[in-house]
Amino acid sequence: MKIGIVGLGIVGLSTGVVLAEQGHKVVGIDIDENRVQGLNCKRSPIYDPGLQEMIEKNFNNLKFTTDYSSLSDVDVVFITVSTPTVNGKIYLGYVFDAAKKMKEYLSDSIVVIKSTVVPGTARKVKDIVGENVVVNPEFLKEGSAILDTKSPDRIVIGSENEKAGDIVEGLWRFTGSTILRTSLEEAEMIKYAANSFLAVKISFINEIANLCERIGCDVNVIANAIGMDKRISPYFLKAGIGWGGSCFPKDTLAITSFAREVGERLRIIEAAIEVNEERPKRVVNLLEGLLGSIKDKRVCVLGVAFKPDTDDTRESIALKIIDILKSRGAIVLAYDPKARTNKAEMVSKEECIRDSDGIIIATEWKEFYGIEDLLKGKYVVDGRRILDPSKMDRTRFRAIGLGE
Ligand SMILES: NC(=O)c1ccc[n+]([C@@H]2O[C@H](COP(=O)([O-])OP(=O)(O)OC[C@H]3O[C@@H](n4cnc5c(N)ncnc54)[C@H](O)[C@@H]3O)[C@@H](O)[C@H]2O)c1
Ligand SMILES: O=c1ccn([C@@H]2O[C@H](COP(=O)(O)OP(=O)(O)O[C@H]3O[C@H](CO)[C@@H](O)[C@H](O)[C@H]3O)[C@@H](O)[C@H]2O)c(=O)[nH]1
Repeated sequence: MKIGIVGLGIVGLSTGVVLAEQGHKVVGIDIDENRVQGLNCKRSPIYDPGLQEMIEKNFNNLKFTTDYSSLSDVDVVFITVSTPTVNGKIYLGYVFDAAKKMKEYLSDSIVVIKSTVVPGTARKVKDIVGENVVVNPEFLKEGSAILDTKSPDRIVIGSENEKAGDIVEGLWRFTGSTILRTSLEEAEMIKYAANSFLAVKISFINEIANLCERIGCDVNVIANAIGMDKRISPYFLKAGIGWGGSCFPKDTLAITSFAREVGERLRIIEAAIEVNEERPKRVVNLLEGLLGSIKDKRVCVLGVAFKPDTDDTRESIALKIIDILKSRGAIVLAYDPKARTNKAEMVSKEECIRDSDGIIIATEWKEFYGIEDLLKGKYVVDGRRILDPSKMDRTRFRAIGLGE
């Protein structure tokens, strides 16, 4: 089949390269000329494991352009543009813009909304492009985008036009994953319910971690035990500095404000957001508990990406920690194997540790495991619970959810 992808972020690229590997001819469109130029030189604009290799391997089936007229003979076009939250509400301008721009080139093509959109959006897209609209939300995680695209836990296809839904189902059958057919609104809602539930789960364990710090318990012991109950499951129960990234923060805000607009409050999700907003301050307070005032002290932040195996810093809690450290007068150094920020002086891992009084581990990159020896003599806050407390000087060490 001939496939169009509009919006070449991690979602568009992962969808594109995986379908190209299945033998489809894929044309990717973005409004960002630099991105398109780089991709035409086989350069991935994003770091995620295996993405660069997939672009190179399937290049014969891939074409990248800024020109919407390349969609004139596609069978299926995926909308994978950004859907940011602006002033607490979803901004759908990119989705509608893409729909309007593609409209004149589509013949009988199916338009698949893969971007995360609030319920009712597909119906508005239908008003622009016609009846053949399908909602196929994406559940990939950054850091394992290609693997997740090839083998998702489930696939959701929301459609009113059964034939269009069948064609999209056919595209994903190779994954062997369970395919669920739903209405347009249910497909839109499933995505928000999934992300919100995961965010709530993390905020829940983070609050338990707060209590553990007061009463001398280790939250990891608690999480391990409750996670053995199949009804709870061990996943997304890792206490830490809070949830960041390009999805949980914006999607929880989008769905809570959408709910208010239609006359409902999602109080549990609102509470999870509130708990999450307190996390970075708590982490800095732990460091001040060790160092006293951090004014004019040098602090090293290890990890600025919102999670390991990505160079993405969108809504990274590490950056919020850096802002708070600076607002309290600290001089901030940072190191990350892949991600960059101009909020702090980026230095090598060794310099970052050597030249600082206090250290905060903000991202659980593999290379930060087992560095206890390197941290000797420093004041350390482990925001990700990757260090072995028994190897640390307990007068100079604090960790999330680890009671003294
Ligand atoms: N990042 C994730 O892990 C993830 C996972 C699942 C779902 N999602 C959802 O998928 C969507 C895309 O996310 P992303 O992180 O890949 O986005 P992104 O912001 O990284 O990339 C989107 C791309 O779309 C381009 N774009 C914007 N308007 C355009 C237009 N009118 N025409 C063509 N290109 C346009 C931008 O230039 C950009 O390159 C969002 O709705 C997001 O919520 C993201
Ligand atoms: O036990 C955990 C798990 C995650 N996190 C944090 O939660 C955030 C999000 O992590 P993760 O979900 O692994 O990454 P994302 O790439 O943001 O993926 C989420 O957001 C995507 C975009 O919607 C969805 O497609 C995915 O299913 C959903 O997991 C990160 O800051 C993590 O550090 C924790 O603190 N504790």
